Amino acid sequence: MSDLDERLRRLAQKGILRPELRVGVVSFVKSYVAHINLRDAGNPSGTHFEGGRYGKGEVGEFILVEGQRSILLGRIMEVRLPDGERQIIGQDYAGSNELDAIGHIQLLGSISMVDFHFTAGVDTYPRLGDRVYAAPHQLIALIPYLMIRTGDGDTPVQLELGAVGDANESKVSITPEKLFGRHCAILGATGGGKSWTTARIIEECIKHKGKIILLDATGEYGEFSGDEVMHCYLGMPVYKPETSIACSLPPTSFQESDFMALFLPSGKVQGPKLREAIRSLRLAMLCPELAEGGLIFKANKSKIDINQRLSEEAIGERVDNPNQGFDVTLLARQIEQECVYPTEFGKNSQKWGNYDSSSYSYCLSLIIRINAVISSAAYECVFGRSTDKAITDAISEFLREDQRLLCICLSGIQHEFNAREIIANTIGRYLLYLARKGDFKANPAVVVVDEAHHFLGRQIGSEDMFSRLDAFELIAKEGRKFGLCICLATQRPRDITEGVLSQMGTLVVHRLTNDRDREIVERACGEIDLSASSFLPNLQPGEAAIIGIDFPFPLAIRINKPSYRPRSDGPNYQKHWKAE
Ligand SMILES: Nc1ncnc2c1ncn2[C@@H]1O[C@H](COP(=O)(O)OP(=O)(O)OP(=O)(O)O)[C@@H](O)[C@H]1O
Repeated sequence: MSDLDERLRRLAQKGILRPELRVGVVSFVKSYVAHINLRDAGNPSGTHFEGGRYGKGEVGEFILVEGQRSILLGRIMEVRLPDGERQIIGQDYAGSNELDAIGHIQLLGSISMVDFHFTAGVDTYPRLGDRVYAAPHQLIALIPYLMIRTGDGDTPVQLELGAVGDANESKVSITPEKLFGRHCAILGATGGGKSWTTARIIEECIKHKGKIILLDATGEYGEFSGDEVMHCYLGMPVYKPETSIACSLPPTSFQESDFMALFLPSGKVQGPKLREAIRSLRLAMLCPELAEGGLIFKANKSKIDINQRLSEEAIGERVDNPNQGFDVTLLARQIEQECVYPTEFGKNSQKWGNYDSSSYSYCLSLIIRINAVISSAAYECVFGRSTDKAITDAISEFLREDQRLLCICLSGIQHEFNAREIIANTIGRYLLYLARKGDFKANPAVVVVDEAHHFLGRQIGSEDMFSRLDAFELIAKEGRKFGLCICLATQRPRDITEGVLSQMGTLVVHRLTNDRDREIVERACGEIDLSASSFLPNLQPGEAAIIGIDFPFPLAIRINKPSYRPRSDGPNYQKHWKAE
């Protein structure tokens, strides 16, 4: 018998409607709300029962209504006195069990009286006078399991994330299908506990032999260690684990749109010249006999041989293929060669004309930028003459081997020229390519993107020429059917497009204080959870509400501390600023 079945058996033995937890009776019923006359709301405090605290009439508390055919689960959303009796509570009020308090409850789902199977929605409505009890924490903790339990003895893989209350028996476990099946977002204001939660989730996945690829934007997750963990880094991180492998990103992983985002051509001349130069360099690579030193010289040269090779299907198609590689280090010099008149004016249309100095002067700023980008420290791991392992090879090796966590540290990549965003997007696109190829079908993986607001929904460039960094959005849209799911962690949900957030089946929401962030979360969750968002500003660090299509109600839990703590602590002023 699994641990969960054993907990359920013990709970069934005691019963879930406990006389000690009675809170009142139903006095009003409407389609999805009911009112209860609360027995103990006037008492000065709640009670402790079997290791857990119960408010017995407090906002946020889960309750059970003993219905006719099943037991209904609800949540107290409001507690108040009828207007005429408000005055009873004065400055010297010391509590009274005579108080006629009314609790408004939102009905969330039904629990079968036979096997405790939980279904979202109400099967039969309560009647006036039905008795109402506080729901035992042990029961609330088991709700995700009660929704999927088949009763055939099979123990599903469950990730133990945290607990509902303090009692040992209120541990909450969630299947990977529910958590990642339709992607997952970990949200919360800074200091809310996102990094710790991410670490806890990763730890649980490793325990159950899941495959996780973590894009670590800030180098927080270096503490993960062991045989199942592979660390690698790009750039020059300040801190890196000893075993971490230096990697490079081959420029062949870049597509034409990446080069547009990198070099930001502007105006009406630079974009076409850049495209033409890229085509020429591809041709030079495919047909080296047409090139000199890797360059295609055009000024006053014949077009015949070049046009002939381009008319060959195999060459023409590859020259226009955005994934076709070329020698990017020659790009600035090739642009110079593109600055020619299109024909030998008035004479021969089969030859290019002379150098066009005005085009060249329009392209000068582009050429300067290309040289600056290619020689910049930020792109050292891409364009530098490095012998480091290609990150694409590291990913493929990780997928082949038995390792469970690939942590790719991006913190060493500088921010200039949007390097971090463009490089992360290229890695995302490579993962999507592997997914479309079917590499994750029998080996489902989750890509965890920390500080996701840097990488999603970004658009780089000017109005005439821009490039969207959309690899992770595409994974969110189509990765699921290929076995690749995404788990985002961000403190700025408002910076992630609504389209992407609405793709997230499960949200793990920590304290959210910003109104706009909360609105975004409300919109992404659907109507049933609107009322729940009012609880979000009050969550403590390490507490999170799990909201989503597979969860009938936002389950607020205290996330367990991970064994490998992220390096996310703020400065210790007390230690370092103490006067001598
Ligand atoms: N599950 C938890 N149990 C106990 N304490 C926690 C838990 N999660 C977070 N904390 C506390 O909250 C602090 C901040 O957590 P964390 O670094 O995960 O926040 P964050 O949301 O990632 O912040 P930031 O966005 O600034 O990186 C931790 O240092 C820890 O003290």
